[in-house]
Amino acid sequence: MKNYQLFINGEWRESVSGETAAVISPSSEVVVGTVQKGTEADALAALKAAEAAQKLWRMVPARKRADIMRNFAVQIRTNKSRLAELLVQEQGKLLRVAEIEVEATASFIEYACDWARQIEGDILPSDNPDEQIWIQKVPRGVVVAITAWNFPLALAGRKIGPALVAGNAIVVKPTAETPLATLELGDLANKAGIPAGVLNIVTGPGRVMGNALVKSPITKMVTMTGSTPAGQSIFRAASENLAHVQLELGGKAPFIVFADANLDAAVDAAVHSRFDNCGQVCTCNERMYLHESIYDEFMDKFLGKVRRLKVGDPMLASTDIGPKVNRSELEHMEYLVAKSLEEGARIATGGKRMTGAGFDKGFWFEPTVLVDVTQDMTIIHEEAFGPILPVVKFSSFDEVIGYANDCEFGLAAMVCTSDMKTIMRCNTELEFGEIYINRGHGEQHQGFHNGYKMSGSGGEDGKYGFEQYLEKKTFYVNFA
Ligand SMILES: NC(=O)C1=CN([C@@H]2O[C@H](COP(=O)(O)OP(=O)(O)OC[C@H]3O[C@@H](n4cnc5c(N)ncnc54)[C@H](OP(=O)(O)O)[C@@H]3O)[C@@H](O)[C@H]2O)C=CC1
Ligand SMILES: O=C(O)[C@@H](O)[C@@H]1OC[C@H](O)[C@H]1O
Repeated sequence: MKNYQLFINGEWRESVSGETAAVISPSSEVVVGTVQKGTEADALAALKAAEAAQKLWRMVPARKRADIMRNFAVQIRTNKSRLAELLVQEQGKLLRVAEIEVEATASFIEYACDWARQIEGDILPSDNPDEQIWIQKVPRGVVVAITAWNFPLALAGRKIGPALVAGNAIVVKPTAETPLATLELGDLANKAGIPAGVLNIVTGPGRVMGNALVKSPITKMVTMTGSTPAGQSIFRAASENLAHVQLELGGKAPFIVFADANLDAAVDAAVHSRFDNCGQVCTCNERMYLHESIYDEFMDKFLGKVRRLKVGDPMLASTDIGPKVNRSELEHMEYLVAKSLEEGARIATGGKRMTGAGFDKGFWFEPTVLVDVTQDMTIIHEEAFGPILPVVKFSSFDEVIGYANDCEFGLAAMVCTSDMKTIMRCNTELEFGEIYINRGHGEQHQGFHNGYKMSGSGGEDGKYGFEQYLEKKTFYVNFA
């Protein structure tokens, strides 16, 4: 077990508070590490280090910045087994998923490096003689990145990569639940040659340390992944200095299966899209809509697969689902099931926390499917972010599109059909930023992870995500 400090200006230091917080394993409730409870003063120290470092980092040619960041990706891959084990210890995810997360962290960074020589501006003719207009893309300055607990390392890499390749410096604040793997990036940054102060990693309560980072006039951009309420607080705090804000927030993805879908493929996609990472993915299948004509056949196949899912030790290759990340999340699962039953739903499988041998410690919940669900129920509108799936029958296209859009969130949606007209109508009529046709969830770096409505603002990944780490500067150059 390691006692971590704050990583500021290329060095490790204790918090001004001198206080620490324990990180516990969701599988065993054993303390797996301690971190500093950072304060507003620590936040300011990190921001000042970033501000000073960025003035030099922005002068490094973009190609050279990218070369250094590729070294960083190599360091991350070289330490894959340690980073993956830390992710299992702090978040409870399967070891194989943790290994994929480490790889994704490196590839997010490498994808950003590919943009180093494509930071393009414009040269425009002026209306005046002997004059040109130059529109340049320049780094914003200091970026604050605040991350969630479900993919803490990948979410950090997703932000560090573009921020630094674009010439910014960054202060990263992981969540209190899962800070350990992210903190390991400090030493790897030094080994990779990232200059002191360009990457800073601090820990502390979001409402104190996070808020101080967001509202500082030093901060020119805030990129945050997490819940909608926290995102709204950050949006308000960032408005004090009009920092650019990029928010990736909650979701309630509908999974729609039309009568003409390939049922076996749809069943597999539905199972993975709900139960991957114990249902803790922002794009998860949060509510499933089945056409009445295929309902019985689909549910027979689907429930058979769900009942065979193995919950247990995330380190074992035979395990399909690990624990929920903490006790309050586990209790939230119990609340959602109780509320659903109270409102008239019925449990088709699962429905309660797991007990008995191997489950006496930790936060374990059965993979759960709810039926006899109606569109007005709480479970259809409130994000579960866990292994609970409500199922609703539908009879027409217009009915199911109305159900799907009847939601405060607008991040992801999944649709299974073999009819091109249905696909194109979904493309037009579904109010979601990311729609998956005939496959389950899973973004790609070159796409654009973009939440509508209460799912976020700004979007990230791809060309449009990278561009948000740049500001524009317009020159009117008169050479008369
Ligand atoms: N759209 C997407 O891509 C994703 C969305 N999510 C959403 O995130 C939620 C689960 O993640 P979770 O970590 O619990 O989300 P939270 O919103 O609780 O926390 C996210 C981060 O924000 C920080 N924070 C909280 N309040 C503030 C504040 N007022 N000012 C500054 N920082 C603050 C937290 O700090 P701390 O907790 O340390 O106090 C944490 O680091 C789910 O709703 C899920 O849908 C999750 C992953 C991806
Ligand atoms: O934020 C999420 O839950 C997803 O965007 C997830 O995070 C990192 C992975 O690459 C994505 O699948």
